[in-house]
Amino acid sequence: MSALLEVRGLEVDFVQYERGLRRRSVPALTGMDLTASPGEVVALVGASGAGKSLLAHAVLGLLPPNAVECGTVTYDGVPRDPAARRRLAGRETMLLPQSVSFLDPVNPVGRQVRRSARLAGRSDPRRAAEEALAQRGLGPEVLRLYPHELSGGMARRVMVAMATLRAPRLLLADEPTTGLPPETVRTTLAEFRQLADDGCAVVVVTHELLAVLDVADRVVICSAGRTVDVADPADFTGDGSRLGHPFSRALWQALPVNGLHVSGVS
Ligand SMILES: Nc1ncnc2c1ncn2[C@@H]1O[C@H](COP(=O)(O)OP(=O)(O)OP(=O)(O)O)[C@@H](O)[C@H]1O
Ligand code: NI
Repeated sequence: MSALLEVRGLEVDFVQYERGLRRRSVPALTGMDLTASPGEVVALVGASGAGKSLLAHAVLGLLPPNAVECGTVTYDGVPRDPAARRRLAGRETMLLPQSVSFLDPVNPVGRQVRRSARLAGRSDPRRAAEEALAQRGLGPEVLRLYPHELSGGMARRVMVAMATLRAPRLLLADEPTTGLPPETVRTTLAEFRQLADDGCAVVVVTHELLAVLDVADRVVICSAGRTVDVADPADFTGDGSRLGHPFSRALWQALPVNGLHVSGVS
């Protein structure tokens, strides 16, 4: 199947002003490639600060105004500039953000989940909201709480519920399982697998390399602002010698199950 999303050589610089209004450009992404097709779960992994969240925001046209990008982002066969990507965001394409601060602090959870249900076209948003939370082990009392009254894991589950009320064509889930217990990590990832099986293109940014291998079709590895490798999940095995790039091997060997050899992974 042809790719729904194709990112080629994406570079992002941030323009910053120093004292005396001297302008300088700070490179953040220096060459990111990412492809996702309908029916696929693509895992995007790399060390902290590698540029995973920036890539996800860039794809949806959500970078701050001082960001300058070059490279190409093709969606549905058409190259799209950031403004065109922004117009698709929340409609055909969706971001499940990394930070739980994306929840509106002054509105109770219920109002926010019901709003997502309405946008998703659910005929009974109240019921859809209750069901979406119940599916993630959250009772109806959670609907009355404000975001600051939730634990990190509860907030994460509320955000997953909101993002999956409607099946987008492209979902970028940025660290969707942070703070969740292992069983919930597995069920959440299985939910993304199901979305993909139903025809969505899913990109999951994660540090849970081991868990995501069970659901991913491909693993894109990035380091210091660039894509360095694209691996088959089956290649993450044994001593990692089937992995083509030293950074991919280091990432694999750094897992606790592999004895935590942390050299090369910062
Ligand atoms: N608005 C911004 N202005 C300047 N630099 C930024 C901005 N946002 C991100 N960066 C820089 O871009 C780099 C990549 O950040 P990003 O958040 O994409 O990393 P990440 O791979 O998602 O890390 P993590 O796994 O910790 O979430 C970092 O060096 C960060 O400091
Ligand atoms: Ni991030």
